[in-house]
Amino acid sequence: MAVFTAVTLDDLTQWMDQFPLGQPLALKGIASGIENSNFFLTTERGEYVLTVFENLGFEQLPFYLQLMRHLAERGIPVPAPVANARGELVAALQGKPAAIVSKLDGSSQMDPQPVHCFEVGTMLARMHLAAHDFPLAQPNLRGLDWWQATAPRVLPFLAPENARLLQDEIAYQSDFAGTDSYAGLARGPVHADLFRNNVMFVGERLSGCFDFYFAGVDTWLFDLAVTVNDWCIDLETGKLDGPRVRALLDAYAAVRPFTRDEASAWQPMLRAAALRFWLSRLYDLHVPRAAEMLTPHDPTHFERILRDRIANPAPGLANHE
Ligand SMILES: Nc1ncnc2c1ncn2[C@@H]1O[C@H](COP(=O)(O)OP(=O)(O)O)[C@@H](O)[C@H]1O
Ligand SMILES: N[C@@H](CCOP(=O)(O)O)C(=O)O
Repeated sequence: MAVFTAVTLDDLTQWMDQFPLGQPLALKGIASGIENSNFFLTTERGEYVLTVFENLGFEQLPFYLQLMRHLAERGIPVPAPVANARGELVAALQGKPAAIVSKLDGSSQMDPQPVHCFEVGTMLARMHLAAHDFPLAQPNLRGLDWWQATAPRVLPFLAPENARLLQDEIAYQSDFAGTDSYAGLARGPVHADLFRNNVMFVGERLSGCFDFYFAGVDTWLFDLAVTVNDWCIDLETGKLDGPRVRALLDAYAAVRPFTRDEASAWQPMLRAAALRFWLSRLYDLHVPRAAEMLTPHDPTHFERILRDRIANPAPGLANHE
């Protein structure tokens, strides 16, 4: 049960006075999720999700919550944060930062077909365009600087062939990040973790996406590569599935056509997106932090994906301007 901070309906009675949502009527802990305490909250005004943040502090949260508000106001189906009477999106609950956001309909699609990938591609491109004028800036905190700083901390735990793979890939990505083609890539606020478990569907219609707590400013192509590396693969082998890749890329390009720089950066970017999650999973496994509540995911999944992206060219980006 992923509820680390116990909250009862009684605890909320006075606390909710600061929000324009009426009285709380029901509160139910959400079992899934691994980082925060999440609750379905029914109030006199409707259905919401209450999150008590276990790892993120008051100073970090405005970027994520303001971005969600910005996107929601532009019609992107993301949870809309509710402001309190002082206009704040984050309020202290039991000494921890907490937020109330609107509840999305639907459930995750863990066995996606091309039709679902098409929906995800459309939504991702719309989200990139809608976020372009978001005024706050925060870098992707799991970007190249983090990879370079973190690799030495996990290398001692790796078998020699994996240590070599990690070092070689960091060197390759450092060179890639210095190229003109990389410098020419469009960038802006990106989700950076748009995996299957962070998107909701009602039937074949995408009803929303959530979990913006890895969001930051990075290239749009990186976000696309992260998404393709999860939505369009065979989970056993990590290999890309052509029809799903085509569906997601075609849908994205129909909203925002790819540029020539993006077309030439696609293969290295798929490798970058695999490296990012291989490394974070290695780090969570081998260097657990104090008071850690995160259950480590299997790093070998992304090691397989990285090896595959190095060895086999992926379907390319078409429709570039
Ligand atoms: N706005 C929302 N609307 C509907 N369900 C949500 C919403 N936010 C979270 N959830 C549900 O809560 C679960 C846990 O959320 P998640 O953000 O993954 O938690 P964590 O940050 O702890 O990993 C999700 O799998 C989803 O079922
Ligand atoms: N998607 C990442 C981990 C982030 O977990 P989330 O449940 O918060 O999306 C991975 O698979 O390593």
